Amino acid sequence: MGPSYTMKNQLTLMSNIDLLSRHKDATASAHNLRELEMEKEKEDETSPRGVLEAESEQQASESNASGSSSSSRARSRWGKIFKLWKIRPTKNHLPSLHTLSFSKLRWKSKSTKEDTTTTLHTGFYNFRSSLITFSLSELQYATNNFSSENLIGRGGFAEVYQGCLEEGKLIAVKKLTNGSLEEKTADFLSELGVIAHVDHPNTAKIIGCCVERDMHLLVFSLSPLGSLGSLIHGPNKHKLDWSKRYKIALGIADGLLYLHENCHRRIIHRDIKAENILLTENFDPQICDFGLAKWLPEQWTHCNVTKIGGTFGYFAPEYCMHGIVDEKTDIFSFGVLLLEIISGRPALDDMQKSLVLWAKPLLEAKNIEALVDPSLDDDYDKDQVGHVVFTASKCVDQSPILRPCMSEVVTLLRGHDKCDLESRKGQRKSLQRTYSEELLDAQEYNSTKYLRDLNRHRQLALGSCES
Ligand SMILES: Nc1ncnc2c1ncn2[C@@H]1O[C@H](COP(=O)(O)OP(=O)(O)OP(=O)(O)O)[C@@H](O)[C@H]1O
Repeated sequence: MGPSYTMKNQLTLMSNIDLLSRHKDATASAHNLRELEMEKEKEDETSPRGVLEAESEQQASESNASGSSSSSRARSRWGKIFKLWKIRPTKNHLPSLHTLSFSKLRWKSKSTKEDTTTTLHTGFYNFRSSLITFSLSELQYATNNFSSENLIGRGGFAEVYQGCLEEGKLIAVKKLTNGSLEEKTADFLSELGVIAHVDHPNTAKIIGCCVERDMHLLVFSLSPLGSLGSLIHGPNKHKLDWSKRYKIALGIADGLLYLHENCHRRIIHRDIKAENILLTENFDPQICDFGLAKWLPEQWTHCNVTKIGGTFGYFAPEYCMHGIVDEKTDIFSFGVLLLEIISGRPALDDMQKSLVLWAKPLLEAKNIEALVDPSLDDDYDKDQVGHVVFTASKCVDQSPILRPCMSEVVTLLRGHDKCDLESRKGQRKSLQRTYSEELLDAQEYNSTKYLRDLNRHRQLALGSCES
């Protein structure tokens, strides 16, 4: 098993508190939770899945116009994927795909109860035409038939295998393992629908995919060092000196800034954590695992989800409490990740104690020495650590309104704009977009309530593991 393999705290189980309480008799198994989620997905129109069909249509029309033969193989393979997908009995389970498939999308704002129609021009998507569709046999050959020696990672939904293509390129093949065929198809399309449109040095590089028989495979460039989580909490922790940690923090911030503010559309990742940060051989971080990512229409302040997906220890209070999703929920998770980078402690320790709750009093007391990972042996740049500590303390503010946005985070991490942010603090409430009253509640959301909700979610998920 490779260095990145870890199941500890991999509680990326979908818990659906509202639905479960309405289905009290249901066994809270992971499967049931996933089914309930699928049920709700019928109502959820923010899923990015349909973009793939839109793209398929776009590629077809481009193909007609250009008559180019060079990419026709790839296009026909895309066609095959959707043909394959369409003949499966999944229609009933994925109505949102049909809603999303065409050039017009109807976005229903749950916060304002207003309908807004957004036209999606087919040219809008900057889809990567270079995406390769592999045959199953190619990937079986590359991964030694998905042998256990090639297994380098396992999450809640997938196993990841190291492989080598014929031309010598090292790859990581993510094989979706969790759920029924319909669920795997849905997860596959969801992740592919986002990642195929993301292109930044600090996001994982997808090379291609494969759908054959009941296999759903996503193919990425291999990150030779595995995940930040496996490194910082594993035996090779000593490789992460302070300068590398600082570089990693800056890189993740750049990647998240891109997703939130500079990508074609606002992307909320929803599962920012150390295990979802891959490292290149130069310790450049790359955000991966877009399985839970959401696209947020420009005109929305936020969206509400009834299913809480993500990882314990990284949840923002308003997400836990009200299912509110926006950039600030990612920023809270990023703050937890910064605390992890500074302290070397996991987001939830063996006693299930939250890193945020451990760090809060130290942040308030500005006790930097107590926060810093003892394994760094005082060998760190005090100014840089100070910037990261300050940024982390802002990111994990209980109130989303008081958390900085990613462009502010990026400058704060470099030690700029600190005073600016402090002086604007008083004004922020009036300048900030107005949230519904749930967020006002969130401001009163204290550590005790946070802990209680966290425990509630954990119990449900653990219950589901055991059943
Ligand atoms: N390109 C890659 N190179 C090296 N290792 C990888 C790569 N992609 C994924 N991994 C490893 O596999 C693990 C699981 O991958 P991933 O997070 O995509 O799976 P998942 O089932 O979607 O996880 P989660 O439970 O967080 O949703 C990662 O934490 C990482 O250690």
